[in-house]
Parts: sequence; C-alpha cells; structure tokens
Amino acid sequence: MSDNAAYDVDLLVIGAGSGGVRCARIAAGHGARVAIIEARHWGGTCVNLGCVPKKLMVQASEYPDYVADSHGFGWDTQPGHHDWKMLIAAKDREIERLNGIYVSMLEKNGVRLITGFARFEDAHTVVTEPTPLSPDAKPERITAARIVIASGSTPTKLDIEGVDLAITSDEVFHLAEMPRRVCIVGSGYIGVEFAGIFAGLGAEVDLVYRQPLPLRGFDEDLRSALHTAIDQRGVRQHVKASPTSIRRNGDAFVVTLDSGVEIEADCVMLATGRHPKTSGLALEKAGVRLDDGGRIAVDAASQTSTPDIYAIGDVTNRINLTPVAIAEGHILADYLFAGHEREWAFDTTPKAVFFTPPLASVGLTEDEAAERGPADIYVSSFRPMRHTLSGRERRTLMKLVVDQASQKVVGAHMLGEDAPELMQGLAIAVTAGLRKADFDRTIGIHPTSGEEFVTMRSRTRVAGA
Ligand SMILES: Cc1cc2nc3c(=O)[nH]c(=O)nc-3n(C[C@H](O)[C@H](O)[C@H](O)COP(=O)(O)OP(=O)(O)OC[C@H]3O[C@@H](n4cnc5c(N)ncnc54)[C@H](O)[C@@H]3O)c2cc1C
Ligand SMILES: NC(=O)c1ccc[n+]([C@@H]2O[C@H](COP(=O)([O-])OP(=O)(O)OC[C@H]3O[C@@H](n4cnc5c(N)ncnc54)[C@H](O)[C@@H]3O)[C@@H](O)[C@H]2O)c1
Repeated sequence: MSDNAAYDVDLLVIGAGSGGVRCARIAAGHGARVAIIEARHWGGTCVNLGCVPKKLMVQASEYPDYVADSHGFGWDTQPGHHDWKMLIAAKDREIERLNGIYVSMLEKNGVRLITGFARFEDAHTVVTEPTPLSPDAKPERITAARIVIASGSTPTKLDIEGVDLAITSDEVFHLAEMPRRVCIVGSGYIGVEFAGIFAGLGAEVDLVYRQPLPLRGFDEDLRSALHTAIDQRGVRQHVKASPTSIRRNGDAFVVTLDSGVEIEADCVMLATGRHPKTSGLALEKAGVRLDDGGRIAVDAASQTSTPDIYAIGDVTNRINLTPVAIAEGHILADYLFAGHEREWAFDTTPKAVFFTPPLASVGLTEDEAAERGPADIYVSSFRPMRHTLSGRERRTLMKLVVDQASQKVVGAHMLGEDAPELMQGLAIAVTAGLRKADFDRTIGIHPTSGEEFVTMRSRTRVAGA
C-alpha cells in the first residue's frame, strides 16, 4: 500500500524509542513504506537510560538485604564485596542485546533505519545530520506523506550556581566508580528510585526535596508510608528544602540548601523532572506548535497543529511511561494505515516506583475520589511474613478506594514487596469496573500478601462525605 508515490515513504518516524519503534513496526506491518530516524540509541530512553538499566540496578541493590534477612532463617551468609564495574558491564551487555533485537525487529518488518539527528525542512521533508554519537552517519534528505515525532524527553536541570557539577539520569548509568556519598535532588520517580539503588548498594544517601512528603501526586497514605520506608532504608531526607548552589571541595562536592544546611557528596544527581525534547527539530519550518508547557500540542488522534504531522510519547507530555508511549504509537499506526482505532484504557494506567520496597497504584487516590463524591476507604498495614523471621522493620500498606454510590473499586494502592507485580492484576479489575463485592467474593491465595486485597472487610473511613 502506498499513500502517495510522490514521497520517499508513507511514514517517517523521528525517534526510535518506545513509541516510535512500535508505531513504525505496526505501520510497516499494515503495508506502509516506513523509515525511522534515531540520533542516539535504538530503543530510546527506556531501553538505554531508563526502565531497563534502572530495574537491573534496583535488583543489584537488593542482594545485601537478602543476605541480612537470611540470618533469621538460620543462614550464616556473610555480605560480600560489590563490583560496580562488573554490574555496569553486565548491564551494558544486556542493553546491547536489546538494541540488536530492536534493530532486527524493525528490519524484519521492512522498516528503513536511518542513523542521525532529524531536522524539519518543511512539513513533508526532514534532513538528518551526524551526531557526536554517530559522527559517521551519512546526511540524508527524506520526504514523507506523514511524519510522527517521537523524540521523547530530556532531564530538566535547576537554574542554580554550579549546576554543571551535577549529573542526571542520563549519566548515572555509566559512572566509572560507585559513589560512596550521593546527594539526590527531587523526590519524583527517578529521585526515589535512585535513592533506593544507591542506599542498597551501600552508599550514604541524602535526598533533598521541596514537599513535606515524597512522590507528589500519589495517594497521601502511600506517600507517608514511603517516607517511613525511605527512613528505614537509611536515606537522610531533607524535606521542604531546595539546593541553592553546588561547589567543588577537592574530589567531592558541597550542596548548599536554602536552609543553609551543607551536604558533602561524591556525586550530586538532579532528578528534577524531564521536559519534551524538541530543540534542534526546527518545528517552526513545519508549522508544528508547542503549547505553553513546551510540549507538542496534539489532539485526541495525536495530530499536531500541522495536518499529516503527529506526535506521540513523552514529547507530548501526557502520561510519560513506556507502555503509554507504546500504546499511543500502536493506536496511531492502526488509525493511519488500518483504518481502525484500538482502544486502550489510559485513565487506569497503573504506575510503579521501584524503591525497595516498591510501590504501585492504579486509578484514583483517596483525595481524587473524594472530590467526585463519597468514597469508602479500606486500609491495611501489616508486617509481611518474611520479616516476622528476618526481623527487618518493614511494613506493607494496601489500600482500596471504592466509590460509595456504585461500589466500584476506583483506586488500589500498595507499598510493599512485589507491589508492581500485584498491581498489574488489580489494574485489570479496576479497568473492568469491578465492584468491592467482586473483590470480596474472590478466593485468596494463601499465604500471600495479595490475599489482603480480597479480605479487606471493614471500612477504615469514608472520604468526601
Ligand atoms: C531513569 C528513567 C527511568 C524510567 N523508568 C521507567 C519505568 O520503570 N517504567 C516506565 O514505564 N517508564 C519509565 N521511564 C519513562 C520512559 O522511559 C519514557 O516514558 C519512554 O521512554 C518514552 O518513550 P518515547 O518513545 O516517547 O521517547 P524515548 O524513549 O525517549 O525515545 C525518543 C528517541 O528519540 C530520539 N531523538 C530525539 N530527538 C531526535 C532527533 N531530532 N532526531 C533523531 N532522533 C531523535 C532519542 O535519541 C530517543 O532515542 C523512565 C525514564 C527514565 C529517564
Ligand atoms: N517507574 C517509572 O515508571 C518511572 C521511573 C522513572 C521515570 N519515570 C517517568 O519519567 C518522568 C520523569 O521523572 P522525574 O523523577 O525526573 O520527574 P518527576 O516529575 O516524577 O519528579 C520531579 C521532582 O523534581 C522536583 N522539582 C522540580 N523542579 C524543582 C525545583 N525547581 N527545585 C527543586 N525540586 C524540583 C519535583 O518536586 C519532584 O520531586 C516521571 O514523571 C515518569 O513519568 C517513570
């Protein structure tokens, strides 16, 4: 199928990350002539500098806990030495393998792969340039009937003195040495996850954030439980605080907070959000408009202000998660080249933060539900079975938010071991609009933590009444 023979391709995708790769592959599967341009690394942020290396590092950081916990079960296991360089090399090998899979999957589907940095010449023409990471890339000029911008996002740095002394998540995966003292700024997903990683690997960690509790936007009970869990992990929390400067002190760095407190660290990491990556694309040449927040403005069909140009994933700053970018890419490819729209339940997108212990959520928080009307709240907090013997001070929190009028479970939240694995199943129940009575008539799996979600009989309180 060819949309328009006057163009080199039917679809040109800019950015081979989670969204772009899926869109290109599905469009090619529908018979479109597709090319994809990537400036940095095949697979994008998630595979190279995001979800995948992060999760491997979380897993690496959990082994000392297993060793310590084993003593309560009769083992005399001793902690060993951690080899940071070996971890980084093993992680890099796995990522190289994944890069190869992405490339071969695209090639197998007949997608043309172009290495280089893309820039618009007009609404149907893109030129590519070599980048520092691909200096030998041949410049190309390519015309397309339709173009999808899937260029992702990039870390936002604070405007403070000495900011260039700090790293972001873009650099953290390739540090030459494991830092012994780390100061992390920001308590969103990345700040919390890396506080857990470095603490687990044995570093002294200072976590600085502006709010009274970490993870703004999550359920308040979960945020409080996380605050306690961060303390229990040995991370020093500096709440309601912001850095004002960073300076060198020999081989170390000193972060000064607005309270006057000084924190000395071997590594300062900013985890202060990300912003859409649009610089250098020359969007103005194609008439693609940004909104006030700097994201590419799109309609419900992911179309930008220019017909035939679409945008998906983080560059549109909707829900910045890999499965969402993938879904947006898939929906768009189906819509453009198969004439049908796939349905995905974005409203009940589940979220997880891979701290140790991790937390996960789906649906409404208690406060969000209360704004819509009375909600029955069920909360359970308990010591998981493993820690009755390990002696570790770690509690699990589970919470259900139930719309009182319909008795539908509109939110589920958990902090505790395996929370992300459990939440995937609960997300199906919440997406399906199941009622509390459906949870109650479900038989539990014993002995698990998960069975608590089907045995919460007594309402803890009513919210929003
Ligand atoms: C540290 C970290 C951990 C994360 N962990 C998770 C997680 O556990 N779970 C989860 O769901 N999400 C996680 N995310 C978020 C997830 O990585 C993103 O939401 C997802 O990658 C967005 O996909 P995308 O396709 O929009 O963009 P990206 O994956 O960022 O891909 C964009 C691609 O476009 C390329 N590009 C940009 N501009 C140009 C140009 N002009 N020319 C050519 N190529 C260009 C980039 O090089 C990049 O490869 C994490 C993010 C970070 C930073
Ligand atoms: N497990 C996951 O799914 C996962 C993991 C990592 C990242 N992500 C995605 O990547 C996005 C980016 O992650 P993130 O942690 O960088 O962003 P975030 O938006 O989650 O958190 C940003 C943090 O920076 C703080 N901050 C912002 N401006 C500041 C300032 N001027 N001074 C002091 N603090 C400031 C905020 O208060 C917040 O604590 C996430 O929102 C999420 O969509 C997802």
